[in-house]
Amino acid sequence: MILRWFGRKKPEEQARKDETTAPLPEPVVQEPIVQEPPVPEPVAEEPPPVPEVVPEPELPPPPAVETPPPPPIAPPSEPEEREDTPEIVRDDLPVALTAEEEKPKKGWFARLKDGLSKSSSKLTEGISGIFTKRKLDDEALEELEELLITADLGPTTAAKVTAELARTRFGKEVSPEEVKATLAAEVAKIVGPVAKPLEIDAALKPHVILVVGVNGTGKTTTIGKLARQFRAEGKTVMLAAGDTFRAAAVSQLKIWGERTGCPVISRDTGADAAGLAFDALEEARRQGVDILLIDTAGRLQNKAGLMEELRKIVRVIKKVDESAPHTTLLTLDATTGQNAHNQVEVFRDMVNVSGLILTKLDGSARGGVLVSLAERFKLPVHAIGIGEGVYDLRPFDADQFAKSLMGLPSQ
Ligand SMILES: Nc1nc2c(ncn2[C@@H]2O[C@H](COP(=O)(O)OP(=O)(O)OP(=O)(O)O)[C@@H](O)[C@H]2O)c(=O)[nH]1
Repeated sequence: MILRWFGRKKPEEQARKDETTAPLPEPVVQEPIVQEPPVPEPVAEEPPPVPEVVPEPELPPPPAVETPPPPPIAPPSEPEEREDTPEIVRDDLPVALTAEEEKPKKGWFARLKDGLSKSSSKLTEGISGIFTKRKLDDEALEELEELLITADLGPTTAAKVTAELARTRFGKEVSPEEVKATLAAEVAKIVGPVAKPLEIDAALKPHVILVVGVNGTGKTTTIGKLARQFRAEGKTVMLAAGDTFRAAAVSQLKIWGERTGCPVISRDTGADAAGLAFDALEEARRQGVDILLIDTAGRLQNKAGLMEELRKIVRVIKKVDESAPHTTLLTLDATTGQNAHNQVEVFRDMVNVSGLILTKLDGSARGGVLVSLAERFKLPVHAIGIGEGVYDLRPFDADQFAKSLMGLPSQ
């Protein structure tokens, strides 16, 4: 900053000197010809006082620049268009996890199965309706394919799964249990390759995770849940309230920060989100934090504006760390069904989405959408959310999911 300030001042001083020296030769030439002493004299006399006055008005600014305590580790780069005054709210890094929410009594698989019960009952009831005492013929296969499509598994997946069933059982009498087991195995095959846990690079300080997604899809809640998990693993975490558009989003993240014992970097509503992300990353670096989670706005109503904002965030944080963000998570609300496909397309155009988190699989009758997403986009599904609580997020397990979706027991 100081360098920049002085860098700016020097050309001005130089310019002044140039100005003062430039007019000198003219009066010297004019004097003898015109013979009017009063005219050239004031011009020739001006130069001496000017250099004395110049440094004085320019000196006061530097202390103003030096007053905020700039971190010494920071690289020389700076964010663009920093028109707003940064007002960082942060606490000291807490040592221990402060969330003391009661852990759910039921195991994860039981809760996943409960959560997916709306999706699975739609499928299992349909399967029982089609296959009770019936041979696997073309008509049955067609009905099954239709059922799978309406359960959001998508036409490609539905065709693939029914074809597999036909290959092994065509013309035979099949029980609903057999059909469910075959479908679960096929679904697990499709989603297996995308079930990849979120990996944190411990060498990065911090590993930067940018969380994007449409408003209400669960970005902030997911950040809170992830923060708890990381803290429980002994990692230090910082949160950045990048949805500067909505005051409620900022305060919600602050609450998650308190619950999980993570400092939150925020600014006033309407502040520049990219500037905030820049400050947060510099601060996280300075403190040697393991993970920085950046929340963002998700106003799809203004797609062009949102795209510009997200791209700017990415551009600006790259000025601090060329390799950041190291992970870009897209949260998708499972209750929106096929709409999730459009959201993947839109956000992939805006930022380099590296993985998905499916939220609200509890209570959704459209959990099958995860299968069609896996089939179509092949993007890693890092975790799934099955509730609003801090413990309601888990790495995505293909086999557990497939069985729960078909209402089958875990073994
Ligand atoms: N049932 C259920 N609710 C969830 C889940 N994840 C988030 N929610 C709820 O969904 C609502 C929206 O979640 P947020 O985290 O605020 O979503 P957001 O994307 O940050 O939305 P904005 O703050 O509007 O940008 C909240 O009421 C959450 O409690 C989930 O896995 N299951």
